Amino acid sequence: MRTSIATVSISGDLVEKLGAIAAAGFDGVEIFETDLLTSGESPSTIGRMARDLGLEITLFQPFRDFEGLPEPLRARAFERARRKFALMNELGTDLILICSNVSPAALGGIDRAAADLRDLGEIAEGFGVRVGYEALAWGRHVSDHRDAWEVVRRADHNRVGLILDSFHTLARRIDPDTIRAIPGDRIFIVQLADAPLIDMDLLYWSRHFRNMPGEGDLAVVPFMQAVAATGYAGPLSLEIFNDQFRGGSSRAIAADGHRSLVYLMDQVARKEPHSALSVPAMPDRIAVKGVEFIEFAADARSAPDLEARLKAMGFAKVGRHRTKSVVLYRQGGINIVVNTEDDGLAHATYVTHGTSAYAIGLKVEDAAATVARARALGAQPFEQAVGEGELRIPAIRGVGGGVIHFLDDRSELARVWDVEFVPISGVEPVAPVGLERVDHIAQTMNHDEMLTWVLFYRSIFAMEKSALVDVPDPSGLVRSLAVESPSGSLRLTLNGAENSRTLAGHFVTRTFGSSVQHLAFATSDIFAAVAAMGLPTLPIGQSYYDDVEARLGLDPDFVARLRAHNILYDRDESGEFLQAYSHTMGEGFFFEIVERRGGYRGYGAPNAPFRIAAQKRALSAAMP
Ligand SMILES: O=C(O)c1ccc(O)c(O)c1
Ligand SMILES: [Mg+2]
Repeated sequence: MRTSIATVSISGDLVEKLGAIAAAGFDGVEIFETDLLTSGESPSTIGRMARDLGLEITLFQPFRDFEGLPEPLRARAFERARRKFALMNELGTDLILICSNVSPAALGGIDRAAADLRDLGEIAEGFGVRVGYEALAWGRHVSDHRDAWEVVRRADHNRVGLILDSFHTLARRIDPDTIRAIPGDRIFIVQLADAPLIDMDLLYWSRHFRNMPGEGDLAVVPFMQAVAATGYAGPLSLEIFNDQFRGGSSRAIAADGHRSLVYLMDQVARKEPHSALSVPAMPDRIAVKGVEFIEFAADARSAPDLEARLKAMGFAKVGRHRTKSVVLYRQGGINIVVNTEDDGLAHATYVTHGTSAYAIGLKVEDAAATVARARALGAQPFEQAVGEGELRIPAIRGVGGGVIHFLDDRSELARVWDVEFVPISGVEPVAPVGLERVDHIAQTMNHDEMLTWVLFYRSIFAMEKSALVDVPDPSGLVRSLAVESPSGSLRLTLNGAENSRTLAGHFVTRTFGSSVQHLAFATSDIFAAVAAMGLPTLPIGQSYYDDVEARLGLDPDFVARLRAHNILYDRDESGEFLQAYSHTMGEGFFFEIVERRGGYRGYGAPNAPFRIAAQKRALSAAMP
C-alpha cells in the first residue's frame, strides 16, 4: 500500500517539507495550496522536485465552498475550479479535494450538490483530472461521509469520487463500519489522522490537535479495517493539523508519520488478513517479559558516588566484566550495570550527558525477532564492536539516543551474566534491603517529543498508554503519562517538560537531551526497606501529611509512620501505593522506592507536586 502525507502536517517551507517527506520513506505527498502559493517556486518546478525525490503528488487541496451555491456564486466557483485544474496540470497531479461547503450561502440538498459535482466532473475530464469530495465534520449541509457518498453516488461521474478522512468520521462518532458498504474504487483517497479525546469545538480540535495514528485515542484501526474491506487500494495519506508538528523538526515528524502508517497497516493486516493491503511482514508487537538490566554511563570520577548510593540501597557488587571497565550490581531481580569505559557509546553518552542511565536490557521471547520488528518500524539497530568471548546482544537506539538491548532464553543470551562477567568475591558483603524488581523507568523529555516516544514504544512493543496528567511544578506544568505492558512487566513514565525552569525541564536542558530521570524499584515492605537503607529519604513537608490524612481519611498512627520515613501514599479502587524518594544527584537524577498493595495501577500522581516541591526545597537548601 502506498503511503502519503499532507505538506500541512510538518514544518518548513515547501522544498524543505518535500525533502523530509522523501527522507522518511513516503511514496507520495498531498500538496496544500497555501504551501504551494507561498513557495518561491513555480508549480511545475515543485512538481518536478517532488518527482525527482520519488514522490507522487497524490492530492492537491483544499478547494473550499464549491457545491450548492446560488448564482452568481456558482459560476464563480466553477471558474475558480477551472483555474485550479490548470494549476494541477502544471504541478502534475490528477486529484483535487473538494471539502464540503461551510458557507452560509450554500443551499443544501443532496441532488443540487450532486448536480454541481457532475458538472464539475465534466470540466475535470477536459483537464484529465479527478475530483474527490470530502465531508468536513463542520460542513454546513454535508458533515457525514455517508451524505458525501450519497452526493458522489448521485453525481454518477467517473471523474468524481469520495474522499474519506478518519478524523471527520471518528470525531463525529460515526460508526466506521458504515464505510464497508462503499465500493472501494469510488474512494479516491483516504486521509488518516488520530487525535486525543478532548471535548471541544470540532473545527478547533481538527485544526490544532490532530496527531499521528497510534498517538491519540480515536478508533483509527477499526476505521482502516472498514476501508480495507471495501477493496480500496489507493494511498493512505496522513493529514495532520497540529500546532506542535508545524513548529517541530520536519524530519522527526515525517519519520513519526511513516512509522505510524506502517504500524497502522500492520495492525489492520492482522485483523483483516484477506484484505488487499500489502504490508511488510514483521513479527507482531513484542511482549516484554521484564527489565533484565539498567546500565549507567559514568566515568572513574563520578562512578564512586553512584556506586556508594547503590550500596546504600542494598545493591551488592557481584560481577566485573571480563574485558571492559564495567561492573554489575544486583539485588533481588534487579541488575544495575555501571559502565566507565573510555570509548564506545557509554563514554560518548557520559561526555555529552553526564552520569546517566542510558541503556536498558529487556527480556523478550525472541531478541532477534524484536529487532526485526523495530527495524521494520524504522528504528535504528545498534551495534558496537564485541570483544573476544562477548555476546552480540541485539539492540536498537531509543528515541533520546539511548540504547535498548534485548535478551531471551532461547539463545546464548540467557547466559549473558555468566559469559561476560566474572563473579566478584572478597568485597565486604552488602545486606539487601528488600528491593525486588524495577517498578518503572521515568524518562524526561521536552513536551514536543512526547508523542514520538509514545508511538515508538507502542508500535514496537505490546504496550498501551495511560491518559495524560498535568503535574504542577512551581515553575510550570509537566505533562506525564505512562506507557505500560498489560502485565506491568515494563512500565515507563514519560514526563514532558514545557520549559527549562521546571525540575524536569532543567534536567533536560542540563543533560542535553531526553533521558531517564528516575528509576523506581519495587519492594513488598517499604517501611523495612527505607529503614534499612543507608540513604536519607527526601524530606516531605508536614502539610502533605495533614492533607493526605484528611483527604483519604487515614489512621493518624499510620500517617505518623509514613511521615517518619518520608513515605507518600495514594490509593485507587483496587489497591494502595507507597513511595519514597532519594535526594537528587548530579543534574536531577533520583531513585524511588515503591510498594504496590493489591492491584494499584498508577504512580502516585496526586503526590507528584509534593515530591517536586520537596526536591526544589532540598536543592535550594543545599545551595551555598
Ligand atoms: O480544516 C479544514 O479546513 C480541512 C481542509 C481539508 C481537509 O481535508 C480537512 O480534513 C480539513
Ligand atoms: Mg481531510
